[in-house]
Amino acid sequence: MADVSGLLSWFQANGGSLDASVGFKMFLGCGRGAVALADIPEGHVLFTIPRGLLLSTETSGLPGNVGFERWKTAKMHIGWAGLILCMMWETAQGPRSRWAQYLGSLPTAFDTPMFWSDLELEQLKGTSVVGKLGKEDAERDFTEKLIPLVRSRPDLFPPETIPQYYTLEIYHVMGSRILSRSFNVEKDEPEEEEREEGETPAEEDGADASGEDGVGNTSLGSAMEVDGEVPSVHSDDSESDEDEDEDEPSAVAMVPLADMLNAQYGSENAKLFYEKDVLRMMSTKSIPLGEQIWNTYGDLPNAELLRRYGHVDLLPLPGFPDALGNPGDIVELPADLAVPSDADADAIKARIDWWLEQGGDDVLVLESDLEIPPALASLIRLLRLPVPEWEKAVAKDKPPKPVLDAEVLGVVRTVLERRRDAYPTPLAEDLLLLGAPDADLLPLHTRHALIVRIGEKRIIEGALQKVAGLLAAGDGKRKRKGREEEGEGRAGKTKTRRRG
Ligand SMILES: C[S@@+](CC[C@H](N)C(=O)[O-])C[C@H]1O[C@@H](n2cnc3c(N)ncnc32)[C@H](O)[C@@H]1O
Repeated sequence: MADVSGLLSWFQANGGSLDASVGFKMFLGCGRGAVALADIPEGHVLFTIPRGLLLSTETSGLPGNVGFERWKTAKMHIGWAGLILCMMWETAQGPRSRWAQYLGSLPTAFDTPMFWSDLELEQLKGTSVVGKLGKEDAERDFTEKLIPLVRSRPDLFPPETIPQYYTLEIYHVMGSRILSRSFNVEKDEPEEEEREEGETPAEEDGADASGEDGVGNTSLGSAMEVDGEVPSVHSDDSESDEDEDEDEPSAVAMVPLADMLNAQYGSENAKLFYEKDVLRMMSTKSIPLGEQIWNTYGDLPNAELLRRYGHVDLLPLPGFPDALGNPGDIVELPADLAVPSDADADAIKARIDWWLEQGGDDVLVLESDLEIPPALASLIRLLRLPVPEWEKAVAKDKPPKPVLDAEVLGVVRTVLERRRDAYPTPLAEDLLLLGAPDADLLPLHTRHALIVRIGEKRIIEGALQKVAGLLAAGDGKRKRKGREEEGEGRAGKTKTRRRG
C-alpha cells in the first residue's frame, strides 16, 4: 500500500477535502496512483485543494523575505529557478514549513534521462530526447542565479545549511519534481470569455462547483502540457524576454494530491479545474469501482514522456497489428535534413531565414498517421526553386505550395533516410531485442530507450514505405500516361497518314 496517510491527514487538516470514493495505492510500474473506491459518476468532485496549499513563488514566504526587488534583480521571477529555491528553502525550514509533510512525500529519485549515465544516454542517440535535457542550462541557472543569491543572504540561507539543502544535485531533484508534477495555475479569475466557454462537468450537472461567489472555472493542464522545458536563462536575456515572463499571468505550482494521479495515452478520466479560491479534481468520465483514476499529461509521445516523467506508454497500436507502442509517438525532422547536399550555404541560409520569418518551423513533425507534413513538401520546394522563382516567392510573400510530385517525394525519401541514419541500430535489431524471451530482464533505462527508438523508427520506416508506394504509383501513372501518349502519337501519325 502506498503510505499516504500522513500526507492525507496534513491535506485535510489544512482545508483540503477528499471524497470517500477516492483511495491511493501502488500500481505496478506506475508508483502511487489514485483508485476508485466506488463507482464514480462523471462530473464528480474527487478532491478539493485550497489555493493556500499550492506551493509556488506566490505562496512561499521566501520571495517576500528576500525582498521582491532583490528577487527580480536576481532574475528569480524568470523560469523555474525561483520555485526551485522556494522548494529548497521550505525543505530547509523542516517542520516549520507549511509544506513539510508534502515535501517529505515527494520522490527523490527519477528515471528521467537527466539522471542517466553517459553510457545509458548513448542508447537514446538519434531520438528527440537528446538535446532537450537542458542539463547545462539548469546548471548555469544554479551557478549564476541561485548560488549568488543564496550566498548574499546568510540570514535566510545559513552557510552551514548550504551543503545539505542548496546543492546542484538537489537543484536537479527539485527541477525534476517540477517537470513531472507541477501544474500551470492561473493566478486570478479566468477571462470572461474563457468562463463562458470553460463549462465544467459540474456546471453541466447543474451543481454549483464555482465556489462561494459563483466564479466559473477552466480546465488546467500540467506545466508539462503547456511547455515545461527547463528554462534557459542566460545572462544576455533581452529586455523583451524578461517582459514576456513578467507579464505571464499563469504560475507554475506544485499541487498536493493532484500530482498523485498517473496518466496513460487516451485514458484520462479526471482533470483539475480551478476556481478563485480552490482547485477541484473532477471525474471527466464515469469511473468503475477499482479502476485507476487517470489525469492527462497531454498524450505525449514516448520521447517526451521519458524526458519529463521517466516512463513510456506501451499500448496496442492502431494500424500496426500485434505491435505495442504509443499512438502519440512522432518523429521530429530538422529542416536542415531537407537541404540539397550541393547547395550554396549562403543562398540556403537566406531561404531558411525567410522560411522562418514566414512562420515556418525549423523542425517538422511526422505523426503516426504517416502523413507527409505539407510544410516539408513546401520547404523542399523552396530550397530548390530556381533563383527567378525564389525571387517571385519573396515578392509575393508566399512559400511554394506543398505539392508532392516525384521530385519532392524523392527528397522526402532522402530526408527520411538521413533521419533514420541518425540511430546507430536498425529497427529490426531493436525489435529483436525487445521481443526476445528475456527482454523483461533488460535494465529499465535500456528498455525505455529501446521503446522510444522503436516508436520513432517505426514511423520513419512506415513513411518510407508510403513514399515508395507513392513513387511507384506515380511511376506507374507516368508509364501508363507515356504509353497512352505514345499510342495517341501513333494513332495521330496513322491518322495523318490516312488523311494523306
Ligand atoms: C504526477 S506523478 C504521479 C504520481 C506518482 N506515480 C507517484 O508515485 O507519486 C508522475 C509520475 O508518475 C509515474 N507515472 C505516471 N503515469 C505513469 C504510467 N502510465 N506508467 C508508469 N509510470 C507512470 C512517473 O514516474 C511520473 O514521473
